[in-house]
Amino acid sequence: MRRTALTIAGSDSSGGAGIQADIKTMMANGVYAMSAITALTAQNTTGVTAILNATPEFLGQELDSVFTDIFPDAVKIGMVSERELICVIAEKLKQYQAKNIVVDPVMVATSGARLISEDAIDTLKQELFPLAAVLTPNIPEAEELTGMHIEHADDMIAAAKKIAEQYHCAVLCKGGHQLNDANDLLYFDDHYQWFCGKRINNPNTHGTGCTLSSAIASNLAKGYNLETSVERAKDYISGALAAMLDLGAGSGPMDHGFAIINKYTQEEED
Ligand SMILES: Nc1ncnc2c1ncn2[C@@H]1O[C@H](COP(=O)(O)OP(=O)(O)O)[C@@H](O)[C@H]1O
Ligand SMILES: Cc1ncc(COP(=O)(O)O)c(N)n1
Repeated sequence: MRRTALTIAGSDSSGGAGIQADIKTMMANGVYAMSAITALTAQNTTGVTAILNATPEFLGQELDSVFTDIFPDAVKIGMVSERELICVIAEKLKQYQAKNIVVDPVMVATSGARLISEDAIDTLKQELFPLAAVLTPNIPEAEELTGMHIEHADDMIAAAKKIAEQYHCAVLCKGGHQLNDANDLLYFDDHYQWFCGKRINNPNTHGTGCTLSSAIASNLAKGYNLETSVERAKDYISGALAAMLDLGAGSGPMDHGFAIINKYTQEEED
């Protein structure tokens, strides 16, 4: 039977991050994708110009509609910028006993725009982190969550350990473009494991965080364990970056469809 995944995140009008990146990633990873939209953003590769949040009531209805019909095998949570929205998500995930929850603590877009209000960060920590199977902070997010300064690989281990112990969940601290090449650190069950990627010289990294967390959720939905899901997600994102799509004036999107070349796409490729 086809496995299913739900993304709870913001819409990116330019299609490279947020809900759009999540759905493309889930489809490319072979799972049926569903969405509950927390906010509309007017954005492109150069920045975010406007944000319109869903009301908590509407978000609750989106979640009810999904969970009472097609139960997701995994859930990915991305941009949620207000406390009331975070509370509704936590309430519904508990009510429906959602499983395989991946929380990407989205705070600032690659382009620099702030995507969560300051006062919502505490709610995120209190309400959503304890429900997560895995959290996927990048370095600035891990710094914000721990108050630590992360400069070296050892600091990534210490920060991930601190977050994991505090919220009783696994933590994937992403080295990404900021530090330690493309090497990500997974801290879980009192030990850690490095996932080393080959750094791809591509400036177009809009939506990398969204894409990685959705690929992890897709693989959890398919029944892989956490380590294998991270391994497969790294492999997918490396392929999407290596396809060297180059769109837009700023840091552009990746080629989420690189792996699904088929009879409908082949003819148009040249
Ligand atoms: N240039 C790159 N080459 C290969 N992998 C990369 C590159 N940049 C980011 N990644 C990988 O993409 C994933 C997302 O990381 P990151 O870009 O740090 O997320 P975010 O968008 O949250 O900042 C991680 O697995 C990271 O290692
Ligand atoms: C709606 C939305 N959600 C998340 C991001 C973060 O994107 P990135 O992965 O590039 O940091 C974004 N730019 N827009």
